[in-house]
Amino acid sequence: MPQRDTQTAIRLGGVRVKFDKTELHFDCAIRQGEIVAITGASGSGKSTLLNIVAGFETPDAGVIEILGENVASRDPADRPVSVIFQEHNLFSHLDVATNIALGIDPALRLGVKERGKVASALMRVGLEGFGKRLPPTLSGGERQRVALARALVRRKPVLLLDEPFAALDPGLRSGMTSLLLDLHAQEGNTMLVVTHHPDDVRALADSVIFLDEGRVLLHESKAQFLDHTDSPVVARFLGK
Ligand SMILES: Nc1ncnc2c1ncn2[C@@H]1O[C@H](COP(=O)(O)OP(=O)(O)OP(=O)(O)O)[C@@H](O)[C@H]1O
Repeated sequence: MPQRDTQTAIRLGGVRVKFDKTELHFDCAIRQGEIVAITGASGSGKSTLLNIVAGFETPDAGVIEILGENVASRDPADRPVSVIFQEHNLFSHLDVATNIALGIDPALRLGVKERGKVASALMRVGLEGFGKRLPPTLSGGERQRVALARALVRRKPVLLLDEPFAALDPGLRSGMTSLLLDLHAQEGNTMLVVTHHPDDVRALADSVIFLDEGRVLLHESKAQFLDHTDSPVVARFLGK
């Protein structure tokens, strides 16, 4: 029997997605516990890669393994991942506590223990006392913190974030970055962060997957990536 690779959190092997006008190919292996920035120009395939891991996009070919298990036939809800998008993460007619509780049980059968988990998640993201508020009454940064709290109570080993800071102003971006780094230090989970901002790469990432025209052009440490001089497309991205 082949050995199970305990160091690899996510492996995409020969993954191919064909759209009308373009075809994307992904091959990569992401180590457990890393924060990986998925970056590249607009249209390079960042969101598609994330959606394949999350299960929102079904590839035409290839293997998708999460923690050593082939998840290709699993629905998004059954994969060991949580997802945070740029916006629209919350149900606006449900209060903050209920939005978070949906991460524990979609049927909202909540006992004392579950309510305690919601309260503790709110505290961890700095939103103690916000449980009864409705999402439309919150700032963009507060809404993202609620989305993060819901991801926390799900306790999945992989957290996928698609442009999580895009709707936030610079002050809120840096607050959210610190929060993510704190939570990562506590949880040690694997995080994939889609971003087209070099500053997010600098602030957050351990390693970088740089996509170009639907393929993985580079997968290397942050230090190597930021030092890159021999690739015009990377130099352009970094503003060099
Ligand atoms: N559902 C779809 N149908 C057809 N083409 C698609 C679909 N989804 C993505 N594409 C195409 O696949 C390519 C990659 O798109 P994707 O959204 O993954 O890029 P991206 O790097 O996330 O871009 P951006 O930074 O602009 O969000 C683009 O050419 C896009 O037009």
